[in-house]
Amino acid sequence: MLATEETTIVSEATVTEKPKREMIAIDDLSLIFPSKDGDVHALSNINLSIKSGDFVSFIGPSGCGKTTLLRVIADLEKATSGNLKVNGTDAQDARLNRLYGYVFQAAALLPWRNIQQNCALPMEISGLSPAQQNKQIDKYLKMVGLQDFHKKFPWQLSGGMQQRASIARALCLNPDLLLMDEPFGALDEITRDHMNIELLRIWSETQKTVVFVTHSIDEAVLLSTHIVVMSPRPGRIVKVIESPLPRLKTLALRDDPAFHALASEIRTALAHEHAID
Ligand SMILES: Nc1ncnc2c1ncn2[C@@H]1O[C@H](COP(=O)(O)OP(=O)(O)OP(=O)(O)O)[C@@H](O)[C@H]1O
Repeated sequence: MLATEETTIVSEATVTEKPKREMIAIDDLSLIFPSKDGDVHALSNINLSIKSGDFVSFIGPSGCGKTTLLRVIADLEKATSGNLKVNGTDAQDARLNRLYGYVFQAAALLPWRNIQQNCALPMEISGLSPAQQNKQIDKYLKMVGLQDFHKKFPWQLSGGMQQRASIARALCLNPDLLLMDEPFGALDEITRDHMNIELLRIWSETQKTVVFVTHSIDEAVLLSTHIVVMSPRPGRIVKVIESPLPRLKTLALRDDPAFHALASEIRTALAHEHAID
């Protein structure tokens, strides 16, 4: 069962923020996918700075390069030009040093492994001892509310529970950075609401940096400290909006005029770019 909003919200007063450093620095980055039908300019002249502890959402229409930008940060795609630093090192070093955890749109759990074994996989690859693995698994399955599901297989869990297991798996190596590509896109609206609140709680407890891809304006407003609005052909950043809302938000905030004002600002930025198109 999902925890209620009341039980999951952490008071802002209980959180002592760490000093900020530059977690991601992107300088004039472009990426062209060559294809036999002509080059695809997926990203064009991207400049972006993301500070540690921030929750940054990429929003934009389908095909604007949100996933590609996330994959470049993760060193799963190579930029054609420009510079990128992740926590002061290049993206390849950040990947090899397992600086980030990556959560995909689908939970991507291995069906022949139970939840404990799925969470263990990245730690097995990293060479952690079974005792260290179990300690981390217990900690993070508890954090996502799956403490009683170690021995269950993915097909025995709901879609939301599977996605929580994949978040636990990404957290097990305790990365400073969480890269999330539309992790709740396939969930129904009620489950998605709960997952958003759960994610805010985890983010607040762990003080990680989160980079989050979404199509949903409401989700971006509910979660983010900063919203990066992107436009397609070629994919570029049209606006970075710093949220005036508190870091920790409740679902009730969606009725607040400030929430609507921010959603409207994002909508206008998106519509403006479409008008130009
Ligand atoms: N491996 C690839 N080879 C060629 N083109 C690609 C490749 N990956 C992505 N593209 C193209 O790059 C552009 C950006 O794609 P990307 O998946 O990053 O967009 P997106 O904003 O995440 O879209 P969506 O919201 O639909 O997931 C699109 O035109 C896409 O077709």
